[in-house]
Amino acid sequence: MDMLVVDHPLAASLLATLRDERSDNAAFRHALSQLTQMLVYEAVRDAPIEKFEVKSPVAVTEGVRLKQPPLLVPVLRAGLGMVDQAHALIPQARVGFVGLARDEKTFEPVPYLESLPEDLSGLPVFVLDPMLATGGSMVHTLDLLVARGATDITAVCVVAAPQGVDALAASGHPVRLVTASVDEGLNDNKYIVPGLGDAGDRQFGPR
Ligand SMILES: O=P(O)(O)OC[C@H]1O[C@H](OP(=O)(O)OP(=O)(O)O)[C@H](O)[C@@H]1O
Ligand SMILES: O=c1cc[nH]c(=O)[nH]1
Ligand SMILES: [Mg+2]
Repeated sequence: MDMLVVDHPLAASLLATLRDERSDNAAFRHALSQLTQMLVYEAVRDAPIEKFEVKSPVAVTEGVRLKQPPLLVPVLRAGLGMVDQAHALIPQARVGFVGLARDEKTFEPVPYLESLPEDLSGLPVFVLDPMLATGGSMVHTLDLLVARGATDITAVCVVAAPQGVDALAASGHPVRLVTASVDEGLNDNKYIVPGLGDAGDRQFGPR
C-alpha cells in the first residue's frame, strides 16, 4: 500500500498542538483544521488535471483544474473537524458521510450513519478521519465505498498506528494513506501511543 507521511515543520508543529493535553477544544479544532489543509494539499499533489483557457485582464492563457474532484467522506464524529477545510481547498467536491462509534469493550466500529452516493465508480474518494488506530473503522468505511464501486481511495489521517497501517494493507482494498505521523503503537484500550487522545471528545466533548 502506498503511504505518504507528510514531513514538514509546520505540520509537526500543529501535530504537537494536537498532542498537547493542555490544548482546549477550540485550540484542538483549529490545529486539526490547519493540519488538514496540509494533508489534503499533499494528497492532491499528483491528481490528474485538465487544462482550460483563461483570459486574464492582459492576455489569454492556460489554466488548470482538477480533472475529477474527489468525494470527501468524513467519518463522524472526529472527521467532521476535517471536512470544512478539505472542502475549502476543493470547493467542487461532493461530500458523503459515515458515522461510526467504536465499542469500548470490543473496539469494533458500530455504524450509525451512512450517507453516500449509490455509484462511486470512477470517482476518487478522500476519507477523512484523524485517527487510524486498529484500522477497524477505516476498513469498515472502505468496505462501504468499495461495495459502491470505488477503486481510488485516499485515507487522510492525522495519526496512524502501525496496526492500522497493516490493517489497511491487509484489507486488499484500493487505498493509499496520507498521514502526519505513524506513531509507536496502541495501549490496552487501543488508543494510539503517544497519539492525541480521543479526537472526537477533544473537539466536541465526551459522548
Ligand atoms: O482504528 P480504530 O480502532 O477503528 O479507531 C479509530 C476510530 O476511533 C475514533 O472514532 P470514535 O469511535 O472514538 O468515534 P468519535 O469520532 O465519535 O469519537 C476515530 O475517529 C476513528 O473513527
Ligand atoms: O487514539 C485513539 C484511538 C481511537 N480513537 C481516537 O480518537 N483516538
Ligand atoms: Mg471518539
